[in-house]
Amino acid sequence: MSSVLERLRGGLVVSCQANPGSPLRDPHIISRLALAAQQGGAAGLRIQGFADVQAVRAVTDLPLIGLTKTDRDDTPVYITPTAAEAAQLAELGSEIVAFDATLQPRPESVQAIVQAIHAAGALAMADISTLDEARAAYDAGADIVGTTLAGYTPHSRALSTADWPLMDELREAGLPFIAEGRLNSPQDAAEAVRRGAHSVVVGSAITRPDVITTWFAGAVRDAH
Ligand SMILES: CC(=O)N[C@H](C=O)[C@@H](O)[C@H](O)[C@H](O)COP(=O)(O)O
Repeated sequence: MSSVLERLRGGLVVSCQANPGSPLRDPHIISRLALAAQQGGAAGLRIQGFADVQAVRAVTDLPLIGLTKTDRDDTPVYITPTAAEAAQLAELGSEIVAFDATLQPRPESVQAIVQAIHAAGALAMADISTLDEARAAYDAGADIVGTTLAGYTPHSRALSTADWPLMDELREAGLPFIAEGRLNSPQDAAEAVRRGAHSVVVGSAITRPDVITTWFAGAVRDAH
């Protein structure tokens, strides 16, 4: 396994993202969130968009997983849908580029995106939603898969928790994976490691105060 993946092994990757409309949607703010995550012990960072990758790259040497989110009319695939975006993320300093490797209608093949990432000197993290997609991504040359899109495709399990069964399937199949998606507590993150995750990505529970507030506000409301 590559040295960057070795650096992440057994560690926590913090996803620092703010959607359009969020008051945190500013590359400078994202870079401060990233530094706070670093101070707290993050082994790596997952960052969305060229401007945010640039801003975070300027302040830290931690390994970066870069991605874009691009809504297109012609495909449900939105995480780094093209080789050109993937290559640019690598050129801006992402050691790892994450992209959608789900089996859905897509503008460019998984293989083409993996090749572009490798040609730009980065590693390819295939965001998948099922075991079959993980197998296909490894066949296409991906360096690691992430459970990122489990629950976000029509054909994957719709769960309100992390997709523990998918993690079990990946472990039993001997396929290394990064656990990501709805890991909303330290206990969830630890459980992912126990289920065999190479490393663990947490986003909302650490860096989305708007989302976290809805959890608390709902609990307070329901307690009446
Ligand atoms: C499905 C999708 O678009 N996931 C995105 C991928 O980068 C992010 O919006 C998530 O925050 C990230 O995967 C971390 O997950 P969580 O925020 O649940 O810890």
